[in-house]
Amino acid sequence: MLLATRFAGATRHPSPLVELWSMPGFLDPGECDILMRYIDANRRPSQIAYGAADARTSETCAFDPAAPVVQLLDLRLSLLLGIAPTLGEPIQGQRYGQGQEYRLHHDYFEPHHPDAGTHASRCGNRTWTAMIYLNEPEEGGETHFAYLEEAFIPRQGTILCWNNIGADGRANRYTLHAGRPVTRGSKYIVTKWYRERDWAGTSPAAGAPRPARRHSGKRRR
Ligand SMILES: O=C(O)CCC(=O)C(=O)O
Ligand SMILES: [Fe+2]
Repeated sequence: MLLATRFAGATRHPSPLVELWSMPGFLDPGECDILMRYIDANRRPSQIAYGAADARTSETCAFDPAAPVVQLLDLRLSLLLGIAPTLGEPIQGQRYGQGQEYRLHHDYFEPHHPDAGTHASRCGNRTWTAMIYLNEPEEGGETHFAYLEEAFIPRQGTILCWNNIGADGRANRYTLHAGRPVTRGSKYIVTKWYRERDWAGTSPAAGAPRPARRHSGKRRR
């Protein structure tokens, strides 16, 4: 049943290089406002898993996984993507102020990077990314996929989902993308990354360390 409704209402990008789906109106403006207020109350400078420290200059907010609005969002994302919530890293919010950006990067951990073991050994690599635009900057802030020659303009409530793993089961380098600099205004997004195995730990990109847990079918918070 989940599979029958997977990506219902979403549009697949025509490029065969990356499995990428988009859907306007995934969140309504009221829901976006609640999440933006939450981000504003909790944001701090972003960290990234590895790479140049200035690759991402936005601010990050780790959402409380126990908050009802966050749990509901988690379930809605799982239903859209057809992925069990247990595979997801905690939802994050980001705010880019004027001039801030996230330079070209992959969301997966590079297989040959010396840190790949640390980030991927327990929960596996990142598989899907789900990203929702909560507002519309006055200028800039597009999500640019270099190999797809596609730059998505932030539209409030629109979700983008892409598979970081290719049809061959390996990290797909064609997912290379950037959050272009916001040149006027600010940009708020929500990001969710899924793993190959149940999420059970910490991610530097996710901020707050989380205790390991055994798979029990129940979320321990
Ligand atoms: O801000 C964007 O448009 C892209 C964000 C992104 O790539 C990420 O959070 O991994
Ligand atoms: Fe990314």
